[in-house]
Amino acid sequence: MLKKIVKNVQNQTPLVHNITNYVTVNDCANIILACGGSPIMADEMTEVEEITTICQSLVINIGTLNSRTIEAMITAGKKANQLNHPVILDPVGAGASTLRTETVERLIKEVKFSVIRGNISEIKTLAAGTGQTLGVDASAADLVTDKNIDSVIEMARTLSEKTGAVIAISGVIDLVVDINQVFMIRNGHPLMSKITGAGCMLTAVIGAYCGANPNQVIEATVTAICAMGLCGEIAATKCEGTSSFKMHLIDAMSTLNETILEGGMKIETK
Ligand SMILES: Nc1ncnc2c1ncn2[C@@H]1O[C@H](COP(=O)(O)OP(=O)(O)OP(=O)(O)O)[C@@H](O)[C@H]1O
Ligand SMILES: Cc1ncsc1CCO
Ligand SMILES: [Mg+2]
Repeated sequence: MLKKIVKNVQNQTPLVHNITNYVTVNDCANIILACGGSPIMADEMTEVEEITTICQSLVINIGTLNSRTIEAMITAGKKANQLNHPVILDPVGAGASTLRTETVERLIKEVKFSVIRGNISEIKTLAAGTGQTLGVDASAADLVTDKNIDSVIEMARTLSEKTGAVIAISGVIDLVVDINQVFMIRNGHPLMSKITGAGCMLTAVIGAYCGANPNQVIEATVTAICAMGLCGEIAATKCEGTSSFKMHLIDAMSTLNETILEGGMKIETK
């Protein structure tokens, strides 16, 4: 199953429309290319519907929100829904400001998302308004452990029920939850939280994987998370510090194949 999902990305070169932030935009474009997709970044209101139409998926990332891009996000999201394209939301910093929290609420109301991927503090904010967000990073107080995991799964399931989306929570342990299924992924490396954009890049890869596998959104999300985490593990064995870690992370994604992934993936169901 996983093999076919990776092959579909590499064979189909899905075009991914990104409305994203100006901090990590270049890294997101490069990781989409590295995993076999083709990125296009476009947030101008007068073109977003056309761009969405030629793409296979849409990634909305609220990292550097402004009034102009909010309207573009809503317009592109509705267009993608009409076309049945997967739409993926990265609620960067939800909980850190009223604008972010209210915009995410509006997006969820007006656009049907296939996947919502955030860190635990962001997802807690969406689910219950209680995430103790530290800007764009997860708060230590929210972290998922083997002890609190059952309550986190329950929260994610409720959010999935409310939104109709697959909920992906990243961190030391990654969780992927919908109404019926729970996957736990233990790939990854602590250095991933020492560069900016590991999460944004992960969401971009989910966009490419869902674009090539629109009828297997939960499987595509799990596979993308394993792939990204494994690339982090590989990069950590090669780097000299955080900057070369990012370079090796993109290198690892560009040389990943189904065999390497199958050998390294750490997925559990619950
Ligand atoms: N301590 C860790 N150990 C293992 N993997 C980690 C760790 N921290 C982050 N990761 C991995 O890094 C990726 C990004 O997750 P993270 O939760 O850091 O996203 P984020 O907070 O949204 O990041 P950003 O906002 O900087 O883009 C995921 O693939 C996750 O598994
Ligand atoms: C640091 C930062 N600030 C807004 S978006 C972003 C990238 C990581 O989420
Ligand atoms: Mg993030």
